[in-house]
Amino acid sequence: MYNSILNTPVEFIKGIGPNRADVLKKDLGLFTYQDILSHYPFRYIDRTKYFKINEINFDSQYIQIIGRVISKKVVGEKRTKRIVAVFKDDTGLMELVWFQSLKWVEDNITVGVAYVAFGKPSLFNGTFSISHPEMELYHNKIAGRGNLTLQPVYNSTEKLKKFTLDSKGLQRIIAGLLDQVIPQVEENLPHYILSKYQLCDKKTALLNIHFPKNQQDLNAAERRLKFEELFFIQLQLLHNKQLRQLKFKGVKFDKVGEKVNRFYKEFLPFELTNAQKRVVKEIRIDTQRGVQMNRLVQGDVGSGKTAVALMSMLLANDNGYQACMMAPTEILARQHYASITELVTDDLVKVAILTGSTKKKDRTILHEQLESGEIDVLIGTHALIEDKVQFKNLGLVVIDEQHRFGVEQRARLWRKNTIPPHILVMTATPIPRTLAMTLYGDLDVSVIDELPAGRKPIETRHLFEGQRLRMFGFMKQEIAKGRQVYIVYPLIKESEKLDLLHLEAGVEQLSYQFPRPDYQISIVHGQMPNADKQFEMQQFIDGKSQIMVATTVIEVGVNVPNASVMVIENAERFGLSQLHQLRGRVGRGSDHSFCILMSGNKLSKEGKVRLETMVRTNNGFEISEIDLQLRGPGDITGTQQSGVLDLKLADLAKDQIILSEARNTVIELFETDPQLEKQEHSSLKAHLQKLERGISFDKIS
Ligand SMILES: Nc1ncnc2c1ncn2[C@@H]1O[C@H](COP(=O)(O)OP(=O)(O)OP(=O)(O)O)[C@@H](O)[C@H]1O
Repeated sequence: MYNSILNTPVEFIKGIGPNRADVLKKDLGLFTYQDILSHYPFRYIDRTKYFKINEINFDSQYIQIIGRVISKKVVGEKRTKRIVAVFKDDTGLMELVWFQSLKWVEDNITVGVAYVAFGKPSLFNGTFSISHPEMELYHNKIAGRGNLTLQPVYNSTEKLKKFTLDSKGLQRIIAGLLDQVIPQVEENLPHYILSKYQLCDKKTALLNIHFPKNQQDLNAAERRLKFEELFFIQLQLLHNKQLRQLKFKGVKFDKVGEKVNRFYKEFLPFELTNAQKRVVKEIRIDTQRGVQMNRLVQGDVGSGKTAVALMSMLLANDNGYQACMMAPTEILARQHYASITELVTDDLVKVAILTGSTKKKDRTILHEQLESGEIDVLIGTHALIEDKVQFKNLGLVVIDEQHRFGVEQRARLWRKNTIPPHILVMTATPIPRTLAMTLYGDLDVSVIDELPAGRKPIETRHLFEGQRLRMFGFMKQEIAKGRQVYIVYPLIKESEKLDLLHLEAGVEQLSYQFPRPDYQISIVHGQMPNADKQFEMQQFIDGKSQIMVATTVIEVGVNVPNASVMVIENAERFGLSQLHQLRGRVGRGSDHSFCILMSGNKLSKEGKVRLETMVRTNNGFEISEIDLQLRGPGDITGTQQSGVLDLKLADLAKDQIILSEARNTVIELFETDPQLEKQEHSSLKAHLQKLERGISFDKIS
């Protein structure tokens, strides 16, 4: 991306010495000039604002005060030896204290002279004081010689180590480095892009992100560098997509045959929604082109993704190919298997399931049937990607919640056929648009933005502990109508024991409120043996129990259309998308359904927003955006492991517009100059070539 000077190792910085170079490398992860220059400040102190001494309080951060030193004396001995100066303005007195550099203070700080003192005040013996303030002659400041306006503050190393680098130390290093290298920094974005989006040039941006003269310059620098950051991510993603399309032919699904047609006419128990039809059509077009499909299907809970996946798999079968569907957990795989085998029969398509708990004997038979092509559709977990699992001719892979699968695992799937199979990725709940563009930017996206007709919106209420009896009363009413109820408890690893206690206490209270034989309660939690779990779930699915008490989303990942009430205990402890996913377990039939969020009285501000959002809307797309605003991308399930999100400056919650601009720019770029042959794109081309040399294709695919 840059010229070689920026790749110079940090030990070559003037005056840095081996110890400080070590701190930079080991503690801050900064190895080259480039790393240091993109170690951006995390905030700025406004050095244009002045405080009065009587305005100082316990919350005061770094501030500056104009005053006069009215006395100065050395106090204490040995290690406590220090110079204390009394500093005065027209509102009061405070102290300035130095434990080090005493000689410098003796020589340079003069009683009777006016200074600007800068630092963080603390209260000591009833007086506010600043230790080691930065001092500047008031006269100089006014004359404009000390022209700091917004002072950068950097993440720095801990104070305890022998060799440390504080923010000021870094500030000095960066200032020196900028002086040295700025003339040699090359622009890395084409000029027409800079002028189209009115972005400042690279040199100005680097200078102003570290040492802005005013807020306006800082904003411009930030905008330019955020754009650049997002632009290069998009460049790489869309380049990968382009490469893949050039490099890999896709198997061709030319025809819609008997299986799809029969399924549509004889088996499908409902009319597809327009959104489902549109997505099936998009998949059909994609798989006809002879290019490998890589498509993400985003749909809200209950929007009918299974039917879309199944039709795509039948399309593969119609063209002589097998298909497989991979789920992140055994329970989800079983659920998919159950819902698919409910929709089709063996004479239309042979469906099998393979998970970690498939017995060895069954496994051997399965392997043979897969290799002979007897099995059309295989559903399973990670067990599917084992090398022993060989297909006769795999044409389509559907990945449910792909972000839980590593890139390497995806690549292993690819190798199961000479021509890589088409890939359809499905998310369990929608993910925010900016996140989708960044995480899945190399995929095409389909959206199922419509729920099947006749669905009544789920009514959501938030109740406090004191309203529990009301909740029980409501449950009784619904059960009397023949409906079933879920009650979900949080189960968070750190407090697993306590959570289980809560669950047990809850069950005890429930058994008292809902006694046998009138009521049956099923209980499912993660620490039960698998067979017990299956049994309890089956009881609920068969309608033999009216209440299902469970711990996590996955454990209730069942489709029981007769369940119409979802009670979520300690709802404030769940994330928004998890709450939404849980709520999606009801409202799957035509009954009016309810979600009751139970919480304690004390709610954090964020917890309150989450619950209010749930009450206000059923729209998963809207909820995912709010989730992103609240938690940031790093905390959204599954994104943690993605290096793509190590953004230095851009914020996917706030910088939607810049991201769209960057993405559109790259799309246009590849449309007008697919091979990046134009002179103005030569540095971009070089950048991509450098990346390609460093990363094998399997890793980025
Ligand atoms: N077009 C449709 N008309 C009526 N019912 C439908 C339609 N499509 C799907 N369904 C039904 O809606 C329910 C939800 O479908 P499905 O399980 O595929 O949802 P999903 O998108 O996978 O959601 P989730 O992630 O919540 O499981 C199922 O009972 C399914 O039979």
